[in-house]
Amino acid sequence: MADGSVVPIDRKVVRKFKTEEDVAVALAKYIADLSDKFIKVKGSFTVVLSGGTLIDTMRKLVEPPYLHGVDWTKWYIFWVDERVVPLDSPDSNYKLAHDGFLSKVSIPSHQIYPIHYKPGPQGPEFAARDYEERLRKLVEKKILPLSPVTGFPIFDLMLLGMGPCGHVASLFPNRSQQNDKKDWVTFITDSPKPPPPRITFTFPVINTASEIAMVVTGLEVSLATHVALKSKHHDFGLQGPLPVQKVSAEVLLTWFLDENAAFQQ
Ligand SMILES: O=C1O[C@H](COP(=O)(O)O)[C@@H](O)[C@H](O)[C@H]1O
Repeated sequence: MADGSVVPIDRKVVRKFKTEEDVAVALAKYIADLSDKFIKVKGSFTVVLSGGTLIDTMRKLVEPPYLHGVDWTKWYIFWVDERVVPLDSPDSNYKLAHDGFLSKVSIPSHQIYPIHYKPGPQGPEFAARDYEERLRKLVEKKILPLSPVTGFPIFDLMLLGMGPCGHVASLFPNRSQQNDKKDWVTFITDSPKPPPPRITFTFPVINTASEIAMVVTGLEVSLATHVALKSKHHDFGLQGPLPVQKVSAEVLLTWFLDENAAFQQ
């Protein structure tokens, strides 16, 4: 199946498309529809971005009809992870999103919440604590609600990518951050993917999101995709269980795959 048809499996749907371009078209409509829905229901739309290939796959959202059809003034933007680099570094997830998305739409700047890192003795732990405190203040201001079920903040939509090792955000196989059940935001100093120091949301926060899109394209992620979607018990040589296998959403997790990523399905 390569037409984006939906295969529902218990709060998870897998949408397969022929090409990456088809994924980009469907992703833009999915995001715009959720924006309309959440703004109608609660007056705002809180969106968490990743780095990597996601921002390019979001490219259709900054084209007609969405460019002028989406109510950008009601959007609030957050990051699921950030590399510990200056915000203007080519490695920065903020810069990636700024250049490819945020600079093209009219989201008020005070509604954009990058993860701040200032070089110096305080290090990534300080940046993680700082982001968590800023999120807690947004809970106090009622911009973010707290889940009565999990006690973690609820974001409307989280847009995730996945690396070939099955990592999501900066939660990697064989790293303890993927088991953190207490913090909202944590840090890693030995990420296997460079740069090594990073800040990241923890799984309890990711999994409290209402909607999650797992946007996965390209042949190099096909094995991890196969492990995540077909097998609970086998890791086929990857170091399992993979972080991506721990992702779930409160309402719905939607996988967007192109034919290459879905190759081993
Ligand atoms: O390092 C990262 O990798 C993941 C996956 O990136 P992709 O290029 O394979 O799509 C990304 O989601 C994360 O935000 C980023 O920091």
